[in-house]
Amino acid sequence: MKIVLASANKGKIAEFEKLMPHDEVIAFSEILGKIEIDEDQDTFKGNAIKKAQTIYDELQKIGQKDVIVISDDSGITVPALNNEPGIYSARYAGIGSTDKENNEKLIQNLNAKNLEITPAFYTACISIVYKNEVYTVHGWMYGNVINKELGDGGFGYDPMFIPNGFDKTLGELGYEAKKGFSHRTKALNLAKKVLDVIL
Ligand SMILES: O=P(O)(O)OP(=O)(O)OP(=O)(O)OC[C@H]1O[C@@H](n2cnc3c(O)ncnc32)[C@H](O)[C@@H]1O
Ligand SMILES: [Mg+2]
Repeated sequence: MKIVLASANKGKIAEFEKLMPHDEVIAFSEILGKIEIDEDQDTFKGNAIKKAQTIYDELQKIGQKDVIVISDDSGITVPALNNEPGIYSARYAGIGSTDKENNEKLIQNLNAKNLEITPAFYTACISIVYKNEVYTVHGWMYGNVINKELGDGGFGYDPMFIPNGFDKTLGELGYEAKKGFSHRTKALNLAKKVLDVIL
């Protein structure tokens, strides 16, 4: 089954490819080139739907009618920092900032509150658009963030995140461990159930 991913994040795309080994997963940019989508909604769900619907509509315009589009809007929430960065995770250090810059900003804000370690969780909302119908599912991963980066596995905030039940960051644990229990894995398992019903 051919699935178009409405994401430009290389880390996410790599995870989706590993989580869906039996499907043909293509990043939208391979078909449509560069498209900037303004993620101006106030929830993960709103932004996930906007991304999937935008790419679906663009594919309809070029005659690719029978496609499944999947998007992922995700981020990390730190209750001790008033739930920052949350839906602003990708632009925590400003629009266009790199993972490194976002991590530095999170470290600064943890240090400003003398927090070496504090609870945090990741959210992923996956939206599916197929035959002009929209579906959404969510997954979460709970743990703690620390005020430094350890390991270079994963992407984004992974070097700062210690999942519950472990004493190492996702950066140190690597993808094989993360795959077992991540917010994206959980959301995608639900998304697969939706696909089983609608296809
Ligand atoms: O919108 P797309 O094109 O999918 O790519 P993006 O990187 O902008 O994605 P989001 O808008 O969903 O923002 C998600 C942010 O949260 C971070 N993030 C999400 N899932 C993560 C994960 O599994 N591990 C580490 N960081 C993650 C990621 O690095 C981004 O900074
Ligand atoms: Mg984004």
